[in-house]
Amino acid sequence: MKNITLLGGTGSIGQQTIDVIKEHPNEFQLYAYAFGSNIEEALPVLELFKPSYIVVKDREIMESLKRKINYDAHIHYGVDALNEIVSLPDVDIVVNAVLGSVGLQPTLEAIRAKKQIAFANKETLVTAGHIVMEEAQRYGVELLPVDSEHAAIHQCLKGENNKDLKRILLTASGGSFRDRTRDELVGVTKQDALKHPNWSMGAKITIDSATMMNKGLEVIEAHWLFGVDYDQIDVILHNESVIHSMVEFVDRNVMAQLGTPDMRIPIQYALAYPDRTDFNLSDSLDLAQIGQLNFKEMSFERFPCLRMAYETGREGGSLPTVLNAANEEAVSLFLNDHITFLDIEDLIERELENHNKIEKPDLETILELDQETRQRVSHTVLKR
Ligand SMILES: NC(=O)C1=CN([C@@H]2O[C@H](COP(=O)(O)OP(=O)(O)OC[C@H]3O[C@@H](n4cnc5c(N)ncnc54)[C@H](OP(=O)(O)O)[C@@H]3O)[C@@H](O)[C@H]2O)C=CC1
Ligand SMILES: CC(=O)[C@@H](O)[C@H](O)COP(=O)(O)O
Ligand SMILES: [Mn+2]
Repeated sequence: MKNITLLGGTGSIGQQTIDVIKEHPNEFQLYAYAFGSNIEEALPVLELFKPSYIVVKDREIMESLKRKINYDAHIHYGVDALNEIVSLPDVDIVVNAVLGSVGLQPTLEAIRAKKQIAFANKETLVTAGHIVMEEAQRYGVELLPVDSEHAAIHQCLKGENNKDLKRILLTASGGSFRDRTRDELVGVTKQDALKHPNWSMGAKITIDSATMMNKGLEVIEAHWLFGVDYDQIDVILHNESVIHSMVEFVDRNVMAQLGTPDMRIPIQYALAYPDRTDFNLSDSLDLAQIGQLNFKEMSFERFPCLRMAYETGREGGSLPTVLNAANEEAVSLFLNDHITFLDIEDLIERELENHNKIEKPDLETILELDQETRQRVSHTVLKR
């Protein structure tokens, strides 16, 4: 029986993690549970599993939850409390499914406590990859990818020698607007942007997928997780999201990992690792029914967010922190109807252009820069 701390329990990945835990009551137990503010979503889970520790975003939510909960639990709020529940002695696995760079400090704490980490929270690696990977190496902890592409690569690389890897091929669905030209993006609505062709996900990542920033973040995530140069990471458009990613070796053998687009599969892979366990939540992949798989070359002109991510990843230093923070803020402004879809990329580009790179930012610098960038982006928009 493995005790799990779940960060981001009320979100898309969080809820699907709960599905996997429910399906394997003799293997996994929910020990600690963190979420932001969605008490309605959290309550049935809390009543069912009665986790001993609960963490929420702020004091107000904590007080409100305390009035509604019907069993004894330690209930706290804020980042310090997240740091505590990832490092409790009885915890075996930490699932980091929180949204955004708020996941950075708990990731570092989970590493220092040498926990098994099922890692979905890509913004953390984008904003501070050098710090996270340095700590992971120091403590001998592997981040087990939940992101479908990285879970695919992780499986393709199993038992292989890293020196034999030629390149990684990340697949991209193209997102909600994949059949539109750039001119046709003028005036697109939030409702349309939120219609991902293949995956049901949280709002922020669905918008990232439509701008192609999601793939940009994933390029940087792959760079850090697998220790590969940016020149060794390619992105290819693949309509069906059935091939989750591929790797090519120096001898031109290519390995691909396939599966139905169901995030519970990579979540369970990371929870059960290094074992595998039965999965009965969805049907087997039926290639005959799918019929054909389609591929197309990626275009940096059509998707400038991907170009910006490669550029900032290559330049490194503090630029990825700015890229991530500007993107998080811009997407939030778009989701709250303050800006248009195309404003997202303009705001990010502007922040990157105006930033004076800091070579190897420490944690404190990153946390400050993250806040400053968010404030500048929202100020730029809200004052106009
Ligand atoms: N959804 C997917 O299929 C995939 C997601 N990912 C990555 O996984 C991560 C989560 O994505 P997703 O599940 O879609 O996101 P959601 O928006 O659906 O969920 C985010 C979760 O984080 C919680 N949260 C937000 N802020 C805080 C905070 N300050 N303190 C504690 N909890 C907080 C939210 O709580 P609440 O809602 O209660 O406020 C919610 O539980 C992202 O990094 C994303 O890129 C990667 C691959 C696929
Ligand atoms: C499910 C998952 O891992 C997402 O990151 C997904 O990859 C989004 O799809 P695209 O970014 O390819 O549109
Ligand atoms: Mn992904």
